[in-house]
Amino acid sequence: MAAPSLVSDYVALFKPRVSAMSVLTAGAGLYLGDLHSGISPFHVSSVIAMAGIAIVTCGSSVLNQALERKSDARMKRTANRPMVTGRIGLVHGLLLGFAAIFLGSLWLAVSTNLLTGTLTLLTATSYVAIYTPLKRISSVNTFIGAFPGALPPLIGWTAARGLIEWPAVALFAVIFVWQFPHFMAIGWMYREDYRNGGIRVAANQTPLVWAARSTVAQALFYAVLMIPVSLWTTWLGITGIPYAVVATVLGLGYLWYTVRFAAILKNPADPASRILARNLLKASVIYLPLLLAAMILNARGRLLF
Ligand code: HEM
Ligand SMILES: CC(C)=CCC/C(C)=C/CC/C(C)=C/COP(=O)(O)OP(=O)(O)O
Repeated sequence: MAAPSLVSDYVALFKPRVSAMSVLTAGAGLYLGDLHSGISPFHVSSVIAMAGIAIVTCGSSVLNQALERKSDARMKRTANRPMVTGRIGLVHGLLLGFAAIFLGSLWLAVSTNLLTGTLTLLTATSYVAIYTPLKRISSVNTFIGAFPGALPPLIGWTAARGLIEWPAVALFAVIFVWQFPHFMAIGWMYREDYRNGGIRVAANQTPLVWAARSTVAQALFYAVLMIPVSLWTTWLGITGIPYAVVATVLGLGYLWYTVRFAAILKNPADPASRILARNLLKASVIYLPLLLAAMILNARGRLLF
């Protein structure tokens, strides 16, 4: 039937898991920002801002897939995407993506504030126009992609407060740092796929030993950094001591999975190394919502319903 398949194709174009997690991080920024202002986060303006951020995030994913349909076709993980198979045409995708980014940013600029609309547009632009083409040029793309990846919580904060402040920078830093063990695991799992697609990642450099060392070094460096960075919000007075305790325990857990992942160095060619990477990926997507939940549950500020 045409209707359900169009719906499922749209869902695939929006990269629902990544987008949902990004919008969740924006929600955390909004919530903490509102509490910092001493107002209730449960307000219609929060819903308006979240909707705008979600629309632009989904639009960015569509344009990313429009630009990558040739490389996506060469990778098993992405070969069935709607713009690769032709179920969604290029013009259709481009119109959908541009419309979502433009209208979502405009919506935010008008109904939230100009800063939030502008930052969201810049985030989408850097993801689509800088990160996406860079994937075929240099493995530095991961570092560059971490900027749009980490901006949603800062955008959530500006939606609530109207300006960039240190807690917003701390939230940005949390997501920025979190992404490296997350992606080093993914890069390792799909390193052959990425090679076939012509995408440069630390894990598909040559020789393989060097690729493994570079991947593990980055994952470990950022997993260690994750612990102090996650405590920054407490140091700024946005979250309390119970949060700091939980964040430390969660951070040690994330580091534990990263250390286990480092065992790929023993025999990088062993197909079993993928399991260690898969476990680290799972740890990353469990760690982050738990950390954000702890922040929200132990946020400092007046909660007025
Ligand atoms: C440099 C930055 C990032 C890169 C290159 C990246 C890449 C990827 C890729 C390729 C996948 C698909 C893995 C698979 O299909 O098995 C994925 C999954 C995912 N990513 Fe990321 N990501 C990045 C940042 C982020 C950010 C900022 C978030 C949200 C805060 C996020 C959330 C997720 C989630 C929730 C999944 C789904 C995991 C699952 O299916 O178990 N990622 N990421
Ligand atoms: C507010 C706003 C516009 C936020 C944008 C947030 C966003 C979409 C972040 C994505 C982070 C990122 C670099 C993901 C990797 O995608 P990829 O393209 O490398 O993944 P793929 O290999 O599955 O295509």
